[in-house]
Amino acid sequence: MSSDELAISVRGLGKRYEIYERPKDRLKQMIMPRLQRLTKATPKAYFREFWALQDLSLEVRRGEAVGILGRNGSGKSTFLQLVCGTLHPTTGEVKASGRVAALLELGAGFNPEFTGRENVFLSGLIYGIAENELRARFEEIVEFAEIGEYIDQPVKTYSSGMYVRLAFAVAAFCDPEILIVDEALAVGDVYFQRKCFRRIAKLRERGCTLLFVTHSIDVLLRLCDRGVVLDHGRMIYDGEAKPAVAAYLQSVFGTHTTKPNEAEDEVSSSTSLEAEDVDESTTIPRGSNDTFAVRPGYNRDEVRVGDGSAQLIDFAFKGVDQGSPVLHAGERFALQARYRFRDAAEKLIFGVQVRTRDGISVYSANTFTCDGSVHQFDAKAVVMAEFDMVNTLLPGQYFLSVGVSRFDEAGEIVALDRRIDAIVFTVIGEPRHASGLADMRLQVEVAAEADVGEAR
Ligand SMILES: Nc1ncnc2c1ncn2[C@@H]1O[C@H](COP(=O)(O)OP(=O)(O)OP(=O)(O)O)[C@@H](O)[C@H]1O
Repeated sequence: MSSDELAISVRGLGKRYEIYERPKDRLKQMIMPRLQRLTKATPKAYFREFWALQDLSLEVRRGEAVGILGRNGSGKSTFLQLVCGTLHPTTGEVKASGRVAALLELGAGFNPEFTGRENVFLSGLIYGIAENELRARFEEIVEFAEIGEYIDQPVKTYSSGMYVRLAFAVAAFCDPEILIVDEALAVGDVYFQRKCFRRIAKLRERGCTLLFVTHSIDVLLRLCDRGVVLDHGRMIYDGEAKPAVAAYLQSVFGTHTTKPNEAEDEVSSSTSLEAEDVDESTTIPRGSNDTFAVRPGYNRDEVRVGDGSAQLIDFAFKGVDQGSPVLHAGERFALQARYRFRDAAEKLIFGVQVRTRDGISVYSANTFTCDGSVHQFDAKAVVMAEFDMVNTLLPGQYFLSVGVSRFDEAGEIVALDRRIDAIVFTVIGEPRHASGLADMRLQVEVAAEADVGEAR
């Protein structure tokens, strides 16, 4: 590739931090090397090295849209900051050719004491826009950001949404040749996000190069033709967007798979809430061990509540044999969950809930809301529930909560074991014909009414 075609070129890039366990170690590190030199003692380091990013090389062509994926702490922001020049590399080099506009994490960029107006001009000048050009674009920027009269207030008084709207508007209306966006857009509301995506699409039509960090697979597939996956500061994938998503999901969930026979164990008793035609090859292996936290799709950040008299010990999506749970929009699927009862219990209800990444409940139901039934099991029973559902979700990432509760004497619901947001799954589906959460299967008929014009 000729250098003219290249927007960004990165060679052997690395960023190392020195981590001090205690503040006094930092002080020792400043003083001791001198002392050690004087006394000819063997030098000693009082920190441990941490590589936030290591040995990264890649080239980005002009007009290309590259999405950066990776779990938390994998080095995504460090990489973007190195490309923008707000961080200095420990090793390697970055060459970016063209006007770079960057929308990094919230808080970076604007001076909080200055008004919105002052910050727009300041940022515009930093981006290299001529003063008269900036004045001409000012109204457009403010209108896009929907800031109104707040434009003359200090930005420290802005909500995070207002801040991001203005920062994006400045970056996008300064005709960047390279636009770098770090997760920031996730702060804005959905309406504004869509406006931003339309603006980004326009910039791309003009040949703007895009470097984009996101946790949203959906957004990545929509905006980017290429995906780079980072894991523990190293690049583990660079290529087409779809396989990049698979590599990312593998890096997030794939390390937790166990062989089915690892969970094999003598079963005290097993009662299936839905006993009919269970396909052994695609169901969770029999057993009474707690293997929940080693299943693909398990979310370590789950919240768990309950009185401990029963435990949710395993789960699987029936028939879904990928490393990480990927479900197809519009299709039926079944979640199997296994419970182990410490104590005998009655008036039991088994439930599931689906929530978005923002915590919005999309669906919540249980055996009682389904058909009014309650269950009863003996102490030491091992029970399997199969939740069969139609996936009417639109593509995206969702959290599943699963649990078992009971009605007490007063008719109140008491949680035995409720694992909130314990499972992460991805919904895929094409073509993308709608946006939002649920597929409401829109059908539209539009027809002209001949006499409307005459009646006016
Ligand atoms: N100034 C610093 N000193 C020490 N460690 C740092 C510093 N800045 C970042 N790190 C560490 O470097 C690693 C990579 O951080 P980075 O912010 O690039 O990750 P990320 O992939 O953007 O994460 P997230 O998705 O959570 O934003 C993390 O482990 C972070 O704690």
